[in-house]
Amino acid sequence: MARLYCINTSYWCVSFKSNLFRPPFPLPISSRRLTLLRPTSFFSRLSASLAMYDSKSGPIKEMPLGLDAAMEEEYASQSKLLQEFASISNIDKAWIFKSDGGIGSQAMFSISQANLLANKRRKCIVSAHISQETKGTVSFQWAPFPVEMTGVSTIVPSPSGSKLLVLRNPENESPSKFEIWGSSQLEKEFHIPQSVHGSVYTDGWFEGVSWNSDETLIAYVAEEPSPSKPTFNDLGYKKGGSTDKDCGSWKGQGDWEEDWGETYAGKRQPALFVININSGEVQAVKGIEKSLSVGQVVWAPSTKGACQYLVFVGWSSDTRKLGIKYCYNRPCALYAVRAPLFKSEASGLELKDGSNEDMPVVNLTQHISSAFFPRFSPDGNFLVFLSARSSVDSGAHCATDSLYRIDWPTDVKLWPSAKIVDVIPVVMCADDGCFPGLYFSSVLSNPWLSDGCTMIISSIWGSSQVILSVNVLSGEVLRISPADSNFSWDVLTLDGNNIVAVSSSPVDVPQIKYGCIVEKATKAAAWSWLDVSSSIFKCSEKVKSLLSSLQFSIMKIPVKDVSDGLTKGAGKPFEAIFVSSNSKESDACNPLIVILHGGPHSVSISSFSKSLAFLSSIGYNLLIVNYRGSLGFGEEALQSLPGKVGSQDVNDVLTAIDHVIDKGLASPSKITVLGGSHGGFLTTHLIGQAPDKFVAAAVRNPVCNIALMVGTTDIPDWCYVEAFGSKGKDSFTEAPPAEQLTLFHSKSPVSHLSKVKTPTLFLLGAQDLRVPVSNGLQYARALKEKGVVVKVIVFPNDVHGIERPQSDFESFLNIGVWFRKYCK
Ligand SMILES: CC(=O)N[C@@H](C)C(=O)N[C@@H](C)C(=O)O
Repeated sequence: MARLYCINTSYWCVSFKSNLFRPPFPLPISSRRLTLLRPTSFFSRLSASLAMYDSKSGPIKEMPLGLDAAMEEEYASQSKLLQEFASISNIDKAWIFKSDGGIGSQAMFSISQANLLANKRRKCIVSAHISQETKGTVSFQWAPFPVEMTGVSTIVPSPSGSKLLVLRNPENESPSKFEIWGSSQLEKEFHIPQSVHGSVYTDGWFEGVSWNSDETLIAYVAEEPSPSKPTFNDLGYKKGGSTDKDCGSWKGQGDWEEDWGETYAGKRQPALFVININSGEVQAVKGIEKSLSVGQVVWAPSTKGACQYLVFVGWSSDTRKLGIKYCYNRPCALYAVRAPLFKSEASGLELKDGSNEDMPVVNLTQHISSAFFPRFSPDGNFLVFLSARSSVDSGAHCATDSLYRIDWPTDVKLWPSAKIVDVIPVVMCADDGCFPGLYFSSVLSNPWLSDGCTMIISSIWGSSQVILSVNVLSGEVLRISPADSNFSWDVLTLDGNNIVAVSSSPVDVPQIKYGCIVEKATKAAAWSWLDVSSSIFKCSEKVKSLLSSLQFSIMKIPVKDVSDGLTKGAGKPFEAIFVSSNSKESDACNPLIVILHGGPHSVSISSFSKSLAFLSSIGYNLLIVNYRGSLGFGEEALQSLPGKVGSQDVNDVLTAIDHVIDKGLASPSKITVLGGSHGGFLTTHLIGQAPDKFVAAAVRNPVCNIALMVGTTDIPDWCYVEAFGSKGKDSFTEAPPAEQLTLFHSKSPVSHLSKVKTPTLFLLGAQDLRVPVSNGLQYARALKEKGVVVKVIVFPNDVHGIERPQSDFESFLNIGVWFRKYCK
């Protein structure tokens, strides 16, 4: 049984009688009462109030949602079901700690769940003891409850697992808080004021929080303090400014500075800092040029008695900072720099490696246009990193990755000339069923098996995510998640040589898996994957029963009109995921929703998505098309799209639709289409180019007019590359001439607007910097002007993703109701 006890006035901890359930750290919780993880009741109240309108007021004069009574019923009933899907938790991260007694290990999972009422995600930690009693079995003994972690931005265990950093970023002008937890208590707490640095980056890209090997220092990335702003008072300009807030003066704005665009509003300069966790002293890392934004810092292997070094990624921005979210085509390199010396270590430290205060920052990868995710091997003998050079060199915002190794010289002077070895090159065109190349967007902080040279990573392979083992010495890549599974797999953490992973499909909620090597007679080890029972992804009986009546498959769709100019990879079939009902009640097909991802160099994978599962559960089949240009199919197929957007991708989608119609899986009169961003570009192109094909459409922040987007987006270079192809990279200018604007217009959905008749729902985020709201609004207003039925919902505080819980909920509820209205 869990019991509460108080450690000090501000922290409560959960203690557990049984050591098996004891999390490796006491967990700071946010309030004095434990919050029960019960689904919010907001939407059941909404449904009740809608029903009251119906029964009591008779003919409703002013319908609250612009719906008739029947649609309002629909709205109420769909909202109840969507709420059940929305309450399913996600696992965001996991960590393993070796048990004190040495038997088995302890796991900590960071999970999150939408809190619709608060419009935030509720973050919790849940712990488990893992034991493998006999070979081929594993048992996870879960702590009885998750513990809420409100206000925590990230947690990072130390390498030995004996300390835990809990970091809380400020919500306003207050300091960042660093808490260092031991196994039974809070050991240290430091408040770092904004005059030292702004929030610590925990964004998954610039983010880097790294403990040194003796666990005394933590290197991290935080926003450099804002430049001072002019102060004015009654007498005019106040010389020397002031930090005091007094009512007789006010702050001006000062010079505007570029930020990193979409989701990075106000983030101008990620910089490197080190905190000494004994003294709480923080030092900025010196010597890094102002034009470099930095991230992903790790400690280089250290030698006793010598200085310590940091390796980090630097993105330079001499001119404009172009948006970086979803854009791997921003040039970047790995750099090494000497870590700051703190008083306690400086004495007795011999600078025998020749380093001194002025040691320059060394660029380790100057001959490659992109290098990121640096990871040292456990013995410190080599440094492995990923590169998106194909993306940087071609201008496509995302493309096939490559992996490299640097055999790490112990002598600092040899670093600038250290040789870079190719480990996994870009795959141009893969043979059927063979490795299509690397596509990954994150890597574990410790991805190594005990041989010290095999990394475990997740990567896209066709329409699935798979787990790969990569031997960085031999370059051997093995797909180790089951090859006969169409499910998607993601590695969460390693438990020694075993893997804790999660696997799901469009019709199966995620399931935790435990992977163990089963030695085989052959050289390549085979993996067995054990089911781990857990209630993390618990869903209602209703949801379970609806999901059990669904099935999915991954279809290969042959390319139509393979012309001579196409590369081999671009002529190969692309894929679509088809989700349908398996009940055989009638021969008639369910209505179809064609689902189109954005990017365009992104992919829809065969994993569980609450919103899509909701749409299939209300009676729609889904055709999720990975048109050519998607990730996971080799570089030639991907690079076939830039320059042909609005035609090749549109035709691929039409081919996929014909494919399911020809197979008798879709009825031509019951087809709808849904897409966001570039997927919204395709959706609006489709309703213009094939006006008789779709009975309803829904778009989220769609690109409708590239000629308008180019002057307003954070990624104008995207407009050039996708409209003109690779050559567009060199013609990019901030001041497009008229003939370029004409071409942008001709490639855009707006040029087919006069043919559109499909009722279309627009979901728009007013804070979107990627495809500003003006794009969707202009197109919606133009449709309305010519009498096409449109509905527009603008979310005032949402960015491109429209992911805030209430906005995501309202979006998919309206999509469900819109499609039900026009396509039963
Ligand atoms: C690179 C990029 O952001 N392109 C947009 C037009 C887009 O389609 N974005 C994708 C990633 C999305 O799904 O939002």
